Amino acid sequence: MSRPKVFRPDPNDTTRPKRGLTEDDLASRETVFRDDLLSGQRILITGGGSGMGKAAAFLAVRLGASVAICGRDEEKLKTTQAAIYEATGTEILTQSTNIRDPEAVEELIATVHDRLGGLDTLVNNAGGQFPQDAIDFTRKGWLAVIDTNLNGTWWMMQEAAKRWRTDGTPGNIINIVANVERGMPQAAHTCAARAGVIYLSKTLATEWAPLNVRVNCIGPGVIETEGFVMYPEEALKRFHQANPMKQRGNAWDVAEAITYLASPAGRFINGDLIIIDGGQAQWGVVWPAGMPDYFNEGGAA
Ligand SMILES: CCCCCCC/C=C/C(=O)SCCNC(=O)CCNC(=O)[C@H](O)C(C)(C)COP(=O)(O)OP(=O)(O)OC[C@H]1O[C@@H](n2cnc3c(N)ncnc32)[C@H](O)[C@@H]1OP(=O)(O)O
Ligand SMILES: NC(=O)C1=CN([C@@H]2O[C@H](COP(=O)(O)OP(=O)(O)OC[C@H]3O[C@@H](n4cnc5c(N)ncnc54)[C@H](OP(=O)(O)O)[C@@H]3O)[C@@H](O)[C@H]2O)C=CC1
Repeated sequence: MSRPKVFRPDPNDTTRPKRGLTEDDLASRETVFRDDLLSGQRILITGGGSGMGKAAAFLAVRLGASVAICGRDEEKLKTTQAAIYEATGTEILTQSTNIRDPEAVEELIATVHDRLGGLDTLVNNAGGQFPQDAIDFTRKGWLAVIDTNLNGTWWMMQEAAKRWRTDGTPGNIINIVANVERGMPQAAHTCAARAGVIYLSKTLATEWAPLNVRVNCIGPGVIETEGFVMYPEEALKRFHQANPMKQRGNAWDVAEAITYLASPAGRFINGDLIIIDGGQAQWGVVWPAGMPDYFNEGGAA
């Protein structure tokens, strides 16, 4: 089987289906949680303009939280802000921020404290990667993925925690990572970065417990979102076969887990990793850029 060395999605390709939950879904989908569960909470969600971050923002607002979102693309943030306002009558805070830039992160945390009066929960969801055999990674590509997923997440965690320490207030960090326990061929850069975040989180769960700051991770498996555009259609046809349920998850599955950890139900959960993958960890691999013949020969999944 010949596999292209690089898959670069064409942003102007209108032939590909639009994936992920619609704004109508996010506004009306049933939730197991009570209406005022997050009332009074101030929640910052990075990458909240799309996918799981957007779903988490919708749900948090529906449950009474004050929400701020960031991402690089201002237009995406404004569209989400308008959709949430239309659905709920609540205005969320948006600030265009590249999490790779520690000074921009400092400004973001300051704005959230000024405008929302503080911060209770930080959801580090911004991130991503491209599918490629590791041997072909360019230096710039490797650095882009590490800088976004590991360094960017760290700048956010450290800045939030510094404010919590100064103010003497409790904090809660939820890091969205990936399901990396067995590695993930063609996503070695993200596996390295996400493993870093998982063990950073486990360490800080102890180091920051005296500050009354909890730190946990959520590891999604294959969750159908707008982000699927990063992968070739051929790969997307196989993704769901990597778990024994043979399904894709959706952004609501992750949004509800985030809500659980943000709510009082998560009070005693610290330093943990919650995997939401339909059992993929015990089952298969996704090969997002295409499986090499070597592995196909034995009829592997
Ligand atoms: C878990 C992984 C695989 C299993 C799939 C399971 C299901 C899906 C999981 C998901 O995570 S879906 C969510 C996906 N969403 C995203 O990934 C969105 C965010 N991603 C990005 O913005 C980029 O991918 C990025 C590289 C993380 C961000 O970097 P930056 O904005 O700096 O990107 P660029 O300037 O475009 O690129 C920098 C550099 O990186 C290399 N590169 C970028 N894209 C590709 C590609 N498609 N293939 C190969 N290499 C790529 C390249 O060296 C770029 O430099 P230039 O060549 O452009 O100079
Ligand atoms: N969908 C899946 O199956 C899986 C997803 N994940 C991870 O879950 C998270 C959410 O993904 P998902 O919702 O699917 O995909 P999306 O692509 O929709 O979400 C990624 C978000 O991150 C933001 N982002 C990316 N880079 C930066 C940056 N440097 N600074 C600030 N914001 C940034 C993007 O906004 P903008 O472009 O405006 O910057 C975007 O809103 C990501 O970390 C993803 O890698 C992990 C495992 C599986």
